[in-house]
Amino acid sequence: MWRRVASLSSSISSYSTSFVAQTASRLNTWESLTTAMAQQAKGFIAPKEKTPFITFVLGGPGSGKGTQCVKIVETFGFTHLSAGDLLRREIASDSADGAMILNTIREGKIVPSQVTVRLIQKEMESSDNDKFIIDGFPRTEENRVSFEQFIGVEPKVVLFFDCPEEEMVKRLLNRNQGRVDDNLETIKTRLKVFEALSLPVINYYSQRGNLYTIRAKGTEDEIFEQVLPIFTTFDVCQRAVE
Ligand SMILES: Nc1ncnc2c1ncn2[C@@H]1O[C@H](COP(=O)(O)OP(=O)(O)O)[C@@H](O)[C@H]1O
Ligand SMILES: O=c1ccn([C@@H]2O[C@H](COP(=O)(O)OP(=O)(O)O)[C@@H](O)[C@H]2O)c(=O)[nH]1
Ligand SMILES: [Mg+2]
Repeated sequence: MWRRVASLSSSISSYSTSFVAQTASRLNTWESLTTAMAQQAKGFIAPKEKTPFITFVLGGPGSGKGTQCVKIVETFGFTHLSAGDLLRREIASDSADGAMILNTIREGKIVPSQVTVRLIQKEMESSDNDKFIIDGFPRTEENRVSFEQFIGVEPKVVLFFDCPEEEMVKRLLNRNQGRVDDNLETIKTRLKVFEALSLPVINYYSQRGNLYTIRAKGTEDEIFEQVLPIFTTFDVCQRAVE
């Protein structure tokens, strides 16, 4: 099970197997090493079991993120965390943030990072899995930085489903899931928000070298053919089902 110590400063990695080594190498003194070990012994730092393998799935509204996530989960055994679904669950559960989240989604805008990150963190902490596919997040640079601060793990893979706008609009208008944001007016805002706020996140990962761009027009199977080889190169992503 993945756990993090909420009281730790954001500048300290939440993964304590590397905490001692990182602290020692950063400060490079024997004293700092023994202090870190003493803190760990006193229980200030939870033992890190394994750094989770995180995949972010990005792309415009209707680009097919959720559809492909289902296939990735079936094939590689990830736990699927859809940020949009977690937010919709908050609305349905009548939580204190529910009304604010509903209004934000209805307008096609972005829910404050601390709300979304808290929901993702809760799911990760209560899971026994160490492979997570986080769908539709981070949608802004602020989301990205907030995840880094609170979760403290870099994604190994960032998928970008690159889909022409007219195709995305057509799919959303045919989605028929009764969503408050699948109407032409909100879709226009979502597309603008994607371009203004989400593309910078995609550019960031492109520069870091862990972005994989998928041509997201075609049949679901054709698209998954592009996704498959990305994961098979990682040892931890051996196929769950052959
Ligand atoms: N390759 C595809 N071709 C046509 N329609 C698709 C394809 N992939 C998904 N869809 C449909 O498009 C809609 C949006 O897909 P979804 O996976 O929900 O996208 P996103 O999560 O990016 O908004 C859904 O109704 C889905 O069934
Ligand atoms: O990290 C997130 C994910 C989603 N949303 C909100 O939830 C809506 C629906 O997101 P979802 O990922 O379900 O939409 P999709 O892109 O899959 O159509 C978005 O337009 C945003 O208003 C958000 O604010 N932050
Ligand atoms: Mg989706």
